[in-house]
Amino acid sequence: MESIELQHCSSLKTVEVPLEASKSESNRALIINAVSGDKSTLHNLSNARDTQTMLRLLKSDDETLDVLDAGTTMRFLTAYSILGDKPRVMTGTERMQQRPIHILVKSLKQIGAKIKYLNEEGYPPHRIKPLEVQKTNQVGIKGDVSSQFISALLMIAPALPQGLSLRLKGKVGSRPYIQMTLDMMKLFGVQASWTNNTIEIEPQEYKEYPYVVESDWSGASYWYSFVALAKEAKIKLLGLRQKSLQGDIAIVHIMNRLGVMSTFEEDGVVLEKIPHQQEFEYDFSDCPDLAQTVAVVCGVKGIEAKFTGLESLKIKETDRIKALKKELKKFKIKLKETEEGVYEIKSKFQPTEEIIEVETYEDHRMAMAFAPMLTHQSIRILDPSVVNKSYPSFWEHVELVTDL
Ligand SMILES: O=C(O)C1=C[C@@H](OP(=O)(O)O)[C@@H](O)[C@H](O)C1
Ligand SMILES: C=C(OP(=O)(O)O)C(=O)O
Repeated sequence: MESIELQHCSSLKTVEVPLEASKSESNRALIINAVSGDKSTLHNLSNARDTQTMLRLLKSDDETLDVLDAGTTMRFLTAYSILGDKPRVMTGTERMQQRPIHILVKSLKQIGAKIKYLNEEGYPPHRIKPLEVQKTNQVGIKGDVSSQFISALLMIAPALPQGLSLRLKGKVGSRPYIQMTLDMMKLFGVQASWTNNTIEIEPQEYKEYPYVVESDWSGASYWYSFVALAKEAKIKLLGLRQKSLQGDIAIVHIMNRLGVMSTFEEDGVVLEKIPHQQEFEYDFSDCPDLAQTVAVVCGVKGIEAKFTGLESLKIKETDRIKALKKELKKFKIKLKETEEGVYEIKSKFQPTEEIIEVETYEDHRMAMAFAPMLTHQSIRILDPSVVNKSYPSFWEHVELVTDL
C-alpha cells in the first residue's frame, strides 16, 4: 500500500494556507441549484471528491448513480431523485453499502415515493422511482442517526406539491448542519419555520443567488491541531469568516482552550499559540467531524479529556471509535468508554526515535487528524490519498508548513 513518511518537525514555518472550499456547503448549493432548474452561478465550489462526484452525477443520464464514499452525495441525491423523471439506482463503495439510509427512505416512502432495496434492507443500493402523487406533507423523522437525512428532505421540500412539515423525533445530532441547510435555502429565497421540533416549508420556488462557498472549517481544524502541537507556529488560514454557516467553526472555541488563539482578518484567520488547559470536557454532538482531531491533540499534550456525543462516529467512513482506539494506542494514548457514551483519554505518550505507522481505514479524517503528530514524532501514514474525499491539496499544504 502506498504511504507518506512525515519527518519529525517541531517548529513550523509561518505561512498562509489557502484551504479547500467546504464540501458541505458545495453539495447543498449544487442540490438547491438543481432543484431550482440551475438558475444560479455557484462560485468557489470545492475540489473535494465528494463535490466533484455530486457535480458529475447531477449531469449524468445513467440509471445507476455511484456516489463512491460520499455520504451527503448519497443522501441528498436519494431525496432529489424522487423529483426526477426516470428511475434511479443509488449505490456506492462497500462501506457506503453499510451506512444506513432506511430513515430517509422511510420518510420518502411516507411522502409517496416508491423505493426498493436491491441488496440488504435499509442499506444502499436502492432503486427510486419518481414521485407520482404526494400522499402527505406530515413526516416524522428520527434525528439521532444522521442529520443528512433531514437536510436531504428539507432541500427538496419547496418543490413538493404540498411542501413538508417535518417533525424531528428524539435527540438531534449534527444540528448545525440542519441550520446550515435552512440558512442556505433562505439565501436562495426559500422561507422555512423551525419551531420546537417541527420544520415547516410551504411549496415555493428557489430564486437565483450567486453563492460563494466559504473555505472549509472542518479542513481548518487540522491546522489548529498543527499550531496547538508545534513548538513554534503561526499560520494564516485563508477564506474563513467569523460569521460562518458551518458548525465546525466550533474549533475556534475548542482550540482556544487547547492552546490556539484565533484573530480574524478580512481574508482569513491567524492562528497563534497560547497556554492551554490541563483538563478538557466536550460534547461533540454538534460537530462530530472534529472529534478525531481533538482526540489527537489531547493525547499528545497529555490533557485529561472527557468526550461525549460520539454516537454517530461508528457509522461514518469507518467505525471512527474503533479506528481511533487502535491508532492512538500505538502512541500509548488510551481512548476508553468509561460509562455509556462517555469516552476518556489518558495518555502516556512520549516521542520516540522510531517511525510509527498510522493506518487510515479509508477515512480521510484519520489521515489528517494524525498528520500533526509529526510535530513530535516521525510517522508514516498509509493510503495518504484518502484525503481526496474532502481535502485533495492537504499534503501540498503540509509541505508548505514543514520541510517535507
Ligand atoms: O450535512 C453534512 O454536510 C454533514 C453532516 C454530518 O453528518 P451526520 O449528520 O451524519 O452526522 C457530517 O459528519 C458530515 O461530514 C457532513
Ligand atoms: C462523515 C463525513 O462525510 P459523509 O458522511 O458525507 O461521507 C466526513 O466528511 O467526515
